Amino acid sequence: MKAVLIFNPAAGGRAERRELLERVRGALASVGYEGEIVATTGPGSAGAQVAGAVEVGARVVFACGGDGTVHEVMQGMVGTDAALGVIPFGSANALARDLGLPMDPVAAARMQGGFVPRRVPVGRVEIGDAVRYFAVMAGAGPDGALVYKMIAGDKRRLGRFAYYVRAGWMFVRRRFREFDVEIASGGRTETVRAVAAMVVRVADMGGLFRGLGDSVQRSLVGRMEMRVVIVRAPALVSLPLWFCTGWVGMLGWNPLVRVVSVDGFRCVPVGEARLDVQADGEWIGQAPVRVSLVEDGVWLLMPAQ
Ligand SMILES: Nc1ncnc2c1ncn2[C@@H]1O[C@H](COP(=O)(O)OP(=O)(O)OP(=O)(O)O)[C@@H](O)[C@H]1O
Repeated sequence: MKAVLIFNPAAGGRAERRELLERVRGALASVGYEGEIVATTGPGSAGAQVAGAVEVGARVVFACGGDGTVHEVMQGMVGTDAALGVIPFGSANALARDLGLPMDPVAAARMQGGFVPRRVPVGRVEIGDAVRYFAVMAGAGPDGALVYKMIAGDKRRLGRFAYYVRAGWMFVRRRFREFDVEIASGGRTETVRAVAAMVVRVADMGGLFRGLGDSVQRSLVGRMEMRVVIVRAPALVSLPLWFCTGWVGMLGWNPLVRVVSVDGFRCVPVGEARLDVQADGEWIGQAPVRVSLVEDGVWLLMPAQ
């Protein structure tokens, strides 16, 4: 089957990555995918490159990177009948973990032989007229600000550790502003004031951030279900408490955190305050933002069971 392996040439370890990509291509060929390796040409280029490859006959697109690469690839795949495969080359790889893939890219490529395409819902974020889709997470507040402040060079050198350092630094330096979250659920609407609102679709974000999802800690990838974690003020108490109670699986016990099943929600800044938005760890703009779920999102290569 005709496939494309897309990767970010600006991501770390360039020479080794090329060599590893060739081995991944070999492993994919051994399980039936004849792949061409394609480098992204710049930030945000993957969506259009992928859409072009699908138009000329690629049936499967393997995103060879982390969640940010999956995110960019997915932008060109929603609504097409080509399938998205994930080969973990990033530092977090939350979606790859959720799919039960090993973190060794060659082993992950071999495992694709036992995977089948399933049409799964994806998240949708709208800022003004701009629409972005997400697979793993989206949020407004400190997560958006963290991603906005991340410096590419730090990320390349320090990987995940850079996020922890930035998050700690941001926490001591920043005054977190409150904003309104307008929740729509089962035909009812409600507005709550919050310092963070975040949707997580995987069971485990991995590393120190593993508790940021909801208390159920199960994967929603493949399910037409969306849960938003809403964190109330005061941020200096509620944000560390969110982190800690999430870590020990007791988010439900945290009085400053609410986890709500929603059809969709909107985050609206109060007054002139800046409110950053992220999707899959990519900064995508400033609120007001609307988040919802698209039922027929993408065909995703998933375990057959
Ligand atoms: N050719 C390119 N040149 C420069 N930047 C690029 C290129 N292709 C993609 N990018 C940008 O790189 C970022 C993704 O970086 P990277 O590949 O390190 O993330 P990732 O896939 O999420 O992996 P990790 O889990 O390590 O963060 C995106 O913001 C994207 O726009």
